[in-house]
Amino acid sequence: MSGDHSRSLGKGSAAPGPVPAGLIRLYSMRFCPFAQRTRLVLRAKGISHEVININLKNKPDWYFEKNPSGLVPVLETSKGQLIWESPITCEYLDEAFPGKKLMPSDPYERACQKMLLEDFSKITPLLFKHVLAVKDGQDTTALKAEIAEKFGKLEEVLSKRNTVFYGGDSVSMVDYMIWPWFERLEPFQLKDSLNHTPKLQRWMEAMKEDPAIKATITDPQTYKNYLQLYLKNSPEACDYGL
Ligand SMILES: N[C@@H](CCC(=O)N[C@@H](CSCC(=O)c1ccc([N+](=O)[O-])cc1)C(=O)NCC(=O)O)C(=O)O
Repeated sequence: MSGDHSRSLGKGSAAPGPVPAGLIRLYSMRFCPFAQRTRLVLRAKGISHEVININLKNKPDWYFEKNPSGLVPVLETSKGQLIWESPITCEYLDEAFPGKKLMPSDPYERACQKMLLEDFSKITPLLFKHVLAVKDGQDTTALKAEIAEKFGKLEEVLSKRNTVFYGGDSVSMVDYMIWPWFERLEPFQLKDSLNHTPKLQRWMEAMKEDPAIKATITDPQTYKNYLQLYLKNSPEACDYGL
């Protein structure tokens, strides 16, 4: 019950016991872009962990004791400490575990990563809005233009830095924080929003070579099928394909 691809726990399931010493536990959902951030950092840093997937359309009552908002991702330590909100889980992992630091050590560079993430957090609701608009058969022309304009700003960041990645010439935290939505552009029917952003396209190609990305990537058709079920509130959505 504790792999990235394990069946989700739903209402009526027994609450898992304490986290074994030497491991950290992630409460996740296989297709969640926010939880993917945490999974990317766990992989990139080679942290020993277990994953418990939660059925977000039929949540177990005990899950609200892990996170009162009922959202994934949540980290649980062997001391029973609970950490939620995806950027906070990722920063916690980067600080608490040895190995490659994903956040830069320079305070200004750290601030830049956080500012970019703050800007990006205004884009994700637009992407979800687009999914819902397509589902409802609405005209998405204006929304698509708004999204393309925001991607244009992200393109400018890469142009100004003149680097392949957002923090320099190797992958760092902010790349992992924004990646899950780019991975989903095809199933979100937004692939053409990158038509005028060659540097973002190059960034995507470079990201696909990263081992943590390779380990967590979902093919577009699987994601599309999941999304159809999720948008119908199907309790089968989170276990699609298992
Ligand atoms: N700030 C938080 C946000 C976390 C969050 O919202 N998680 C979703 C899971 S992701 C839901 C999902 O995969 C999805 C996919 C597509 C669309 N859409 O296209 O419209 C919408 C959602 C959730 O648990 N949700 C559980 C709940 O809402 O009860 C953080 O940074 O940790």
